[in-house]
Amino acid sequence: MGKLILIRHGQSMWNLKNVFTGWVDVPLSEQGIHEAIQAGKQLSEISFDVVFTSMQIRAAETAMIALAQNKSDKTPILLHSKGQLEEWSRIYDQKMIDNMIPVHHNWHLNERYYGELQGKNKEETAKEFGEAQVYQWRRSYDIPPPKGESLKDTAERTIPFFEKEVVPELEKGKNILISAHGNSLRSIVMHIDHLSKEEVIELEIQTGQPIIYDYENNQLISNK
Ligand SMILES: O=C(O)[C@@H](CO)OP(=O)(O)O
Repeated sequence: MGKLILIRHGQSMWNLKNVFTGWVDVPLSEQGIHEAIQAGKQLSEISFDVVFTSMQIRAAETAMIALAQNKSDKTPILLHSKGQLEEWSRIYDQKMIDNMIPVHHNWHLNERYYGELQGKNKEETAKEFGEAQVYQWRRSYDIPPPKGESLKDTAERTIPFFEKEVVPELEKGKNILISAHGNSLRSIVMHIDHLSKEEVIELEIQTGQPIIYDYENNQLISNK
């Protein structure tokens, strides 16, 4: 039986400043680094076989910091998945292959693209456009923020990626870690837990707190 662990990156510099981030590539804050260390300690007994992160530094940092706490002796190695970069990061040495945890980073797991809200303070935006409007942009399923992605648009890239790249690894009994973002993970949890458009509005994913599933009989079961 394999496990699937989802983790939203630790607090970022812009989470701290309460600014819409989306595809802006900001790093973790000091608190975010501590959250990643704590999460890694919580997960330290799980021997991961494959790790997926978005292309964004806050998710990659979280995965690598958490894995540094892991008790398995394996070394996480970040691999690219496209063109020349893939070629350059490919590993040929069998000893290294046996001892590594491949860490794949892929843009399909990136945070929802927040369009014109990126870089704006969340509280000031609510004052400018009204709380109800901003809440809809942030948490509704199919209302996109101006020139950005709705959760539905985000799901159109995260779910095919999840089904094609992650599920086959679970079927092989592997332990998988996905390090991603508040909204890219909301779309994945919605899919796994069969949440409705209405239920997903309430779904909040906290920074640096692992969500654990067991993969049994071709199903993902929440492990509370
Ligand atoms: O700014 C963002 O990219 C996200 C996650 O921090 O915002 P929200 O709080 O609306 O999910």
